[in-house]
Order: sequence, then structure tokens, then C-alpha cells
Amino acid sequence: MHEVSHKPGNHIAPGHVLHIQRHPLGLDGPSVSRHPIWTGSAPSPGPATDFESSSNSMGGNRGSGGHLLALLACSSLFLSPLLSVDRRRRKSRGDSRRESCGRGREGPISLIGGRMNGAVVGGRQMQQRTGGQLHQRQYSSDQIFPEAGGGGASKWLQLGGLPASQQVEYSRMLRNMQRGMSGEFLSSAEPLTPPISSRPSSQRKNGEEVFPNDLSPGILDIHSFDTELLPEVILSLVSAFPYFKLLCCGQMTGAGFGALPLGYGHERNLDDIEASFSSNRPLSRNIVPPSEKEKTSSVAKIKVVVRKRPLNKKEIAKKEDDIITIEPGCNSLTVHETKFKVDLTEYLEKHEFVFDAVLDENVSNEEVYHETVEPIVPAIFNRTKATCFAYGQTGSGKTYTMHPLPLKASQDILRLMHHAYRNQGFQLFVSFFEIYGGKLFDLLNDRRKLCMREDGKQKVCIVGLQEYRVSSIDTIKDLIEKGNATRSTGTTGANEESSRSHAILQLAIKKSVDGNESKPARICGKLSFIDLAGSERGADTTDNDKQTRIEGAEINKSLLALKECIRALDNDQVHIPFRGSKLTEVLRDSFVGDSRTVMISCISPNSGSCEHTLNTLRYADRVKSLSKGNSKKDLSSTTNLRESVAAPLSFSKTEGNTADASENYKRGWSKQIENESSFFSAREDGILTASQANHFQVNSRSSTTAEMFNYSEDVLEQEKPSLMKGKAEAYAVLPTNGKARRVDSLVKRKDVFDEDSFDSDDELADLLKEEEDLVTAHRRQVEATLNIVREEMRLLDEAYQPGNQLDEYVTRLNAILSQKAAGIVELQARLTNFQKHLTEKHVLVSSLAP
Ligand SMILES: Nc1ncnc2c1ncn2[C@@H]1O[C@H](COP(=O)(O)OP(=O)(O)OP(=O)(O)O)[C@@H](O)[C@H]1O
Repeated sequence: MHEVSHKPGNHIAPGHVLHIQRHPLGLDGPSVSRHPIWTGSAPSPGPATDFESSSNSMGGNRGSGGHLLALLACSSLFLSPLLSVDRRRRKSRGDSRRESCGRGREGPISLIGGRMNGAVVGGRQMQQRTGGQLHQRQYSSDQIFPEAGGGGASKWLQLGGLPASQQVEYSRMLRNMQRGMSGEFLSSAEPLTPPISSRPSSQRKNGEEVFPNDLSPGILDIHSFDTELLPEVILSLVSAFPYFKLLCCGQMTGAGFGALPLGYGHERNLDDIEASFSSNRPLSRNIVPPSEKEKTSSVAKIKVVVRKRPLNKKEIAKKEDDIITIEPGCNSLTVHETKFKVDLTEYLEKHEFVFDAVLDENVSNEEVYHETVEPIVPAIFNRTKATCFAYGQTGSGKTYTMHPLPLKASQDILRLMHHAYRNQGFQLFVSFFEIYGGKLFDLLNDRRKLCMREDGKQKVCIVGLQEYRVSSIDTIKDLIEKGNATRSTGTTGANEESSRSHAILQLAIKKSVDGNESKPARICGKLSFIDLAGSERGADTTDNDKQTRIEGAEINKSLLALKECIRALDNDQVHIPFRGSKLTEVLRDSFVGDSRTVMISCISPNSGSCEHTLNTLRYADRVKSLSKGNSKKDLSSTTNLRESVAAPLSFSKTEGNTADASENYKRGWSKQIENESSFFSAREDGILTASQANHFQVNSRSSTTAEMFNYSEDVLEQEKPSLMKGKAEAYAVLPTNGKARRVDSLVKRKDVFDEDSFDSDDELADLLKEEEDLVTAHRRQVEATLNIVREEMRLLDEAYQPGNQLDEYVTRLNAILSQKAAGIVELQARLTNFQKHLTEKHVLVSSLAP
């Protein structure tokens, strides 16, 4: 936290007279000309007058410094401030310099009300305060889940909604149940499997049998949803199950069903829990179960939770700081990033994020389960496919977090099967596989290589995947442990490799047809747990090692694709871009129909992981902020890839546009710098998105530097175009005359793209990668331009200083302009190449226009 004052040379005091020394080679006029810049008392005239007066000033000194000024004005667009001579603007320049160094500006400036790439949950107000050394982004949010505060399931589950009288009734009833639990262990009363003696010993474990699904091994037949399910009242109560758990720990059974609370808030062994759920209390007549609508809306489609792990021994030994603060009872966290000013003094930048739940380092795995998976378990008996995945850099705690969840969920599922859904023919199946380098391996079958196939009905089948029917926790535990062991020891680099693979454990609920176990059971719902590869691995695409590069690209692709699918899901899009990667393809059945997604973002607290942590949080925020009802997302304003490549950069036009230059001049520098700092926030919030970049370049054609940074709210609300939609579908979201055109309707227009354009997934991946690279290069170029602008401003300041050498000025200006030109040429070459590839693949087609 340091305050840095300006270099004295940069200050221009009121009434100061600047001197411009004549070029030694001799321009016309006297060797020194004096230009009164302003007088301390003179009120600042209006912008038009300013311009006139400066023009006059220039003209009036034609015989002295006028030529020089004219030369400068022609040389660079950024010379316009040189012509600005009023005091107000001078002050603005002073401010701008301060602010560009991250200091000096006082008070909040409301910069952008819309979203930027990263830390803004859509629809929220955003403020940036740049105060002293501290940049702070504060996102006050209209929470997605209104009952924010605390960290319990109540935030996620809209379980209230019941009249107070009914809530009291629930409480009363549950208290009674707690008193009256009989301890009956229902699962023992009805074994789910035939006698052990009837099966080979190899299929028995701990007295419990394990038998692979020999009916249709490996076929994840999620589409067979014709099972007769439970009566409405039962479903409603099951759905209300978490509500019961919020009230007390007890069970309600009656009229043939039971809602099963678990060891809420405590680790309890299965027997304890099972024993406590056998009461047969009748359901109070006063209790009105939640309606179907309430039931389905009770669990959000997407929930994003962040979990911070504690500092580990190594980090403590290295005296690394914990840079993440989490306010107790809040769903927000702040990352304190250390940054350096240009003079190398340190300052802290705060990044604040808001999520559905934020779990600090003291939160137990039990609480994580309670917050994430527990509420969705009942839904999978009701045709819902739920997916829970952990995202984060290597070592951030993904495995630590994910590991216990399937077992806990299995406990809940078995309880429901044994109680609420007793005698209804439900069966539980476990499968566990891994995606490594784009290939599938069965973790429960000695890493046997698996094949993914799509049948004529577009059902995804994982051929050869072994599914195990299970009915006891011990068996499930053994299977999970076996799979985990296979995952980490199956490849040479153990943990190193596990971080490069996605592990997917699936719990499938099936139901026998007409209670006939000899017929193949049909799938009712599924819960998938995904321990994703380390997110930073996706960045390994520049690694020299080819294998690492390929893996990095694959991981990158899958993480992007996953985000796109979740986004599409939450939009209720008809078309889900599951083809973006192997990961999303195998999860296809989880992306159709009624689905729920829980994302757990794991973050490391140490300062050394700051960048990765911010990336993880931005990814998470992107998932959440793009969700329905959560952002002002508007497809009509979505800028697409096609548009961005179709509009070439044209700085020359900008430079030549004197009308715009004067407009810029009129607006003054303060606006530019304010906008510039908005730009930096946008960039630092994440990556400048394609749409932002596009907006930038579109603006650059018709506006000046200042306006280039003037992002509208709408643009900042925009999302990067879908990168991972299958084939040409990726480019199907187009704004046309401000009207949205939905992906699904475009996809139907087969005439607009050639299905055979891509010979393989690799080609598509290459193209997507090229797009990413282009956007990255563009971003770098924009950053470089900003640095150049600063340099030019310094140069201009110095040009006014007494004793300034004109030859040095000219030399530096030349260098600056060459640098600028080189950057543009390089980017243009990349753009042209990309455009060529798009055309080759028939992605850029004019027929996409309406
Ligand atoms: N919340 C936590 N509390 C205590 N220890 C934790 C926590 N989270 C992670 N750890 C510890 O941190 C280390 C790394 O965790 P873990 O292996 O889960 O990371 P990961 O993100 O899965 O890494 P990779 O991507 O390499 O598989 C482990 O030793 C783990 O026990």
C-alpha cells in the first residue's frame, strides 16, 4: 500500500508556460516559442471552443512551432490531446496518469453496469473503486437464491413456500418422529439380491454380492424413461426431504413411503442412520406436499459452489500468504492479488466474487455434501440426471472434495430405495471410468479401453463399460476405492497423470420392468461425479512436448465444452453442444431432459496460486453468471465469430478520420482514461472475450482511441461465442439486425454448413484452438496498444518540457509508430489465415444471413 506521487516533470501547474525547443536543423520561426497553456483563473471553455482556440493557437504560431505541431498532429492519432489546452483537460491528464498506475483516483466510479468476462454475475450492479493502491471490484448481487446468508441448503432449495402453519406442523411431526423411531433396519428385511450361494464366489464381497450388469454391459440407456414411477404424493414428500432435514433429524414414513433424513451435519455410520429411519408415523393431513412445480423448482438447475482448501505444510514453510478471505455467513470471497506499479512498488488488488455458496477451509466434507449433492439425490429417482463436478488447478482439492461424495450419495440412494421406494424395483448401478488423452478407460475393469458409440437414435453408448449392480455401502466403497487406485496407479506418473485425466463415477438408478428382474432394467436417473483434470493443464498447449500439448488441448477443449453445455442446459436450449469434447459426449445423456448440475470450484489459498485461483473463479463465475435469470444475457447482442472475423482491423481508417478525432478531442482525456481503466478491469476480470474484442475493433473503425475503450453495457454482457458446439454449430448464434437467432433453428438449416467439412474432431479442435490463439493475440495486441498510448502520452508531455530535443522526439515517435504498425500487421496476418481456414471449412458462409 503505497502512494506514489507524480514525477515533478509531469506536472503542469496552472499558469505555467511551456517551451518547445526548435528542431536544431531549423524549422521556421524563432528558436523558442512560448505557448500560454492556460491561466489559473480562466474558466474552462466548452469543448468546441477549446478546439478552436487550440487550432488558432497552432495556426497563430505557424511561423514558430506551428509546423511542428502540424507534423505531430499528422504523425499520430494520439496527438489530439496536445491540442487540448484548457486547464480541465490538463487536470484530466494528470488524473489519468495516476489512474493508469492504479493510484490517485478517489471515490467510486461506476464504470460498467454489465458483465465482464469473469467476476460479474449477470444482472448485478458492478462498481469498481480505484482508490489509493487498491483496486476493488464490488459486486453487490441480487442473489440467485434470495435467502442468501448462511451456507446451508436453504439457499439452494426453495423449500419454504409453505404457510407458517404447515411449517409448524412439519416441525411438530418431525419432533414426534424423532421421539418415536423404532430402529428397524429395513434393508435387512428385503435383500435386493438373490442368495449369495446362487452366485460365483468371485462376485461376492463382504458377504455382499457384486455382479456386473450382464444384461447390457456398458450401455447407458438413459433414454428409456417409460418407467411407472411413484404416486405424486410420495414424490412430493421425497422432494421435500431436504426440508425435513433442515428441521430436524428424523424420518417420516407412512402410507408406504418414508422421507429419509441423513446424518445431517454429522458423520454417522450407515447402521446408525438406517436404524433411525423406521418410524411408521402417519402423515399429518394438514401437511400439503409441495406441488410438482414447487418440487422441480426447488433445486436450482445449476449450482456453483467454491471450496477453499487450507494452506498446506509446504506453503506454510515457504511463508506464503493466504490471499483469500471469506466473510463468515456470506456467499462471497475476496482474492487479494499482489501487483506492482510501474515504479515496482507493491499494491493489492481485490477481486470479489459471489457464488451460490462459498466454503472456507474449515468446512468438512460432510458439509460439502450437504451443500452440494444431498439435495439432488431424491431427484434422480424422478428421471433427473444430475452431474457434480470439481474444477480447479492441480492440488486445489478436487479429489479430496469429490472422493467422499459418491459414497455419501450412495448411502442416501440406498436409503431411499430401502424405504421411500421400497418394493418398487429400483436398482443401483455403479460404473467408473476415466478420460485420458481423449480415450476412455474402465477403472473397474483393469483400465480396459472403452469405445464410445452413438446409435441411430443418437444414444451414446460406452461399449464395454462394466456396470455393477450394488446394494450395500461396503460394496460401493470397495468399488470406488478400486477405481481410484486404478486411476492413480494405472499410468506412469500417478498423481501427475491423474491430474491430466477426467474421472467419472456414475450412480445409475434403474428400475425393472413390471417388477420382472429377468428383463433388462430401465434407467430412471443418474448421478455423475466428475473429478476433472487440473484446469491449468489446459494451458499446456505451448509446451514443447507434443504429447503434453495434445493433452493440454484436449483438456482445454473439454473444459470449454463442459461450460458450453452447462450454459446451454440452463438456457433450456434444444441443442446442447455435447459434441465439443469426449467428456461432454459421454455425459450427453446427462445433458438431455431434466438435469441438475453442481460445480464445485476448488481453490488453493496460497499467493503462488493466485493466477490459477482467479482463473478458476472466473470460470465458475462464467458458468453461473450465464445462467438463466442470472444475467441480462441476450442472444440478440451476442457477437459471433463470423462477425468478428468479417470485420478487419482498420486502424488506418481511424487515424484518417479527423471528424472522429475532433470528437475524441472534445470528449477529452479523462473519458479515455476512465474507459481505459474499464478496459483493464474487463481484461483482468478474465480474458477479453471475442465479443469484447470485436466490439473494440468495430469501434476502432469509426472512433478514436478514447472511444475504443468505451464498452457499452450490452457488449460487456455478451458472452464469447460458443466455441465448442459441434462442427459448424459452433458458429450458429448470430445476431442479425439485432434479432436473436437460436442455435437450434440454425442448425436445422443444413444448407448453411457442410457436415463433412471436418474430417475429424482434431480438425475442429485445431480450428477452435486457432480461434483461441487469435483472440489471445488480439488481446495482447490491445494491451500493447495501451502501453503504446501511455508511451505516447509521456512523449507528448515531454515534448512540452523546456529543453526538449526535437530529434529525440521524432526518433521515439518513429519507433512507437513502427511498433504499432508491426503489431497490427502481425495480427492481420493471423486473422487472414484464420479467415482462410474458416472459409475452407465452409464456416463462413454468407447464407447465414437472414
Ligand atoms: N479442504 C481440504 N482440507 C484439507 N486438506 C486438503 C483439502 N483439500 C485438499 N487437501 C489436500 O491437498 C492435497 C491436494 O489435494 P487433491 O489431490 O485433492 O488435489 P487435486 O485438485 O485433486 O489435484 P490433481 O488435479 O493433481 O488431482 C491433498 O494432500 C489433500 O489431502
